[in-house]
Amino acid sequence: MSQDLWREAQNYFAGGVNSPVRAAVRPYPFYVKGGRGAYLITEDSEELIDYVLGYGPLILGHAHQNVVRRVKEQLERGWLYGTPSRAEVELARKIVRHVPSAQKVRFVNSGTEATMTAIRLARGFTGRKRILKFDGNYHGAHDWLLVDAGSAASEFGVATSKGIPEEVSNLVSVCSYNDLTCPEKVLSKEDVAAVILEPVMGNMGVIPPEDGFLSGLRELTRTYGSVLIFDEVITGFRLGLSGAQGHYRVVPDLTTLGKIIGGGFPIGAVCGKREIMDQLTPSGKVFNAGTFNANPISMVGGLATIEELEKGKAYTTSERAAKELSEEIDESIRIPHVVNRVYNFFQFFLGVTSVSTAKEARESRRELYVKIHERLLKEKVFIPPSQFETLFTSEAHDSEVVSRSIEAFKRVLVDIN
Ligand SMILES: Cc1ncc(COP(=O)(O)O)c(C=O)c1O
Ligand SMILES: N[C@H](C=O)CCC(=O)O
Repeated sequence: MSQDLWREAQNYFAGGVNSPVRAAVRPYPFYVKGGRGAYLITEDSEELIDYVLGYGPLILGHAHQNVVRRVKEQLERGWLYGTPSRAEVELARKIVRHVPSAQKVRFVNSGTEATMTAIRLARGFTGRKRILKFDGNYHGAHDWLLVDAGSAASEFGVATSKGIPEEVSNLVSVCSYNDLTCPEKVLSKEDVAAVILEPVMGNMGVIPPEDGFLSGLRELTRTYGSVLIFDEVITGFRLGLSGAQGHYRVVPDLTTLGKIIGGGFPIGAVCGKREIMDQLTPSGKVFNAGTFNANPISMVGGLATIEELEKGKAYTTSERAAKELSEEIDESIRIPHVVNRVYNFFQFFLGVTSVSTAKEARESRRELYVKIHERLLKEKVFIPPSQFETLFTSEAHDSEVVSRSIEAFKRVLVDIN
């Protein structure tokens, strides 16, 4: 039973978990023994409709049969060679074909490693130290970017983490999202190696870029000689095959990917302009290495997933699901609120009527969001436990799943005030 496992977990893990957001599920996290399509099956044998989807990677839903088959076939042939394998070339070919900025690729094992490597590359390429990021953007758990970070860092009140030397965090300038005045000021005054951002914010709830924001940053970084990095760990292959850069038609110098490109197996990637990527070892002097880089299981899981995505159905179904559900939520909430949706992911904010910055997201009535999360769990619907995460949909969120979810939301939202 979940409760027993949770009690025992306190003995082994800080706060009982291995990634903090999981501890935000109240009264205690449910433990999962399986997943199928749009559903999670808990240790207490409950079936929950899942709008978390592993925090984004599972755009085909749980245990998609083609991904299972391909990964099983790979397992039979072994899963770690310490040499290159065909699958890494095939997955890189897909990324280069679909992602406008990708001329070369380096596979790593998480989004965290991807952004860490991208920052090192930008510094190595430009010979500069300073980084500009945006309040509430989350780029993983490494030292360079844990300043005013979103996601669990904001949820647990450590947007700027302890344990990071001031000498490191002082090299980071932070601007408010959707504002071009601050980046212009910083870039004109300082030598900035890289401007990094989520082209759609997905770690303070969902916050879309306003018209002209991404293209404005593209122009500014060109003018001042800084590397523009789009962190597409969430948006890559979610906003269509070409990600946010294809959707908004703004091409950065470097892109970080993760989540979907591994089909739910651990992965990260940096890709981008040839002359920057070639700075990486062994062709250049910017070091990166990894025992598990381009491991065959993640490569094959990613390949099978992208092949499914190329058929188009996952995008049509997931977008329809997100649209229908978010519109019903919008109609059912009776107090001031706003629903921010981009394509197939969204979040709702209560007590505020517009959210275009992290500050506005923080001003929303988070206690009400938590209440809704808890009540939905009783209705067998799992949405993120934190206001600062995102509801994702998948190919498995068909009209029956969406109708059941809408009914559950209506029952819960009727007396939220
Ligand atoms: C935009 C973004 N960048 C980077 C990361 C870090 O990825 P990972 O958790 O795979 O290290 C995440 C999520 O965690 C993310 O949402
Ligand atoms: N918001 C994070 C990634 O996108 C959630 C994943 C985690 O912190 O465990």
